[in-house]
Amino acid sequence: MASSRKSVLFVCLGNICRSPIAEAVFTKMATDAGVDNKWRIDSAATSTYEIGNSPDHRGQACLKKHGVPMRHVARQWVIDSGATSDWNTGSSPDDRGLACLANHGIETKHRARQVMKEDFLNFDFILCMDENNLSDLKKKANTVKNSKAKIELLGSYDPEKQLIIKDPYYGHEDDFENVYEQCVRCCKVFLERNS
Ligand SMILES: N#Cc1ccccc1-c1cc(NCCCN2CCCCC2)c2ccccc2n1
Repeated sequence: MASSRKSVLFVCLGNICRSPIAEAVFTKMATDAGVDNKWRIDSAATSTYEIGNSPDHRGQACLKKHGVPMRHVARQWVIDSGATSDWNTGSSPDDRGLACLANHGIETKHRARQVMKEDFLNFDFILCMDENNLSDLKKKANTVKNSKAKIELLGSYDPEKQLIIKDPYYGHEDDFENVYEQCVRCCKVFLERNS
């Protein structure tokens, strides 16, 4: 079924720090603008470092401080699901199921996943954080025929021209705050240009 929605995949190295923040910030902006139903929004990693893990707690704390919801599950319970086959190991839940749950107001948990070849066919935009992400993505895109995704640095939308969104993994609270502020500036311009 052809989707009239636009689609954006935010990408970083591990999909637990920068790209879940960008995904959450853009989702809130699209929701506040009343256009969230016009977008498919997701995030992924270039590496396998953190597949299946929840977003970094420092990023979760940063978003909570700014009142930005994030797709993660409460820590009190360990609730999980699995498959009898390995067909879709590492993939996200099916888009149609996610849409059904969203229609019923049921939030889904974000868990880190790696960028797949299908992503280059399914997403209009793949926005990443630094030069390593960009070169990794372009290498992978070259192995895919008919890749439609526009692969760009999220920072290329920054009115303050901070092109690179640095990896805060070994950083502290203020590094996550800087990632957040950069994502807000860039996602605002990206949404304006694609609304
Ligand atoms: N690599 C690097 C690196 C370089 C500079 C600054 C940050 C990082 C860095 C390191 C991480 N995990 C530690 C190393 C992981 N192991 C590396 C060798 C293979 C087995 C896995 C991260 C995990 C999640 C998100 C971002 C991360 N970023």
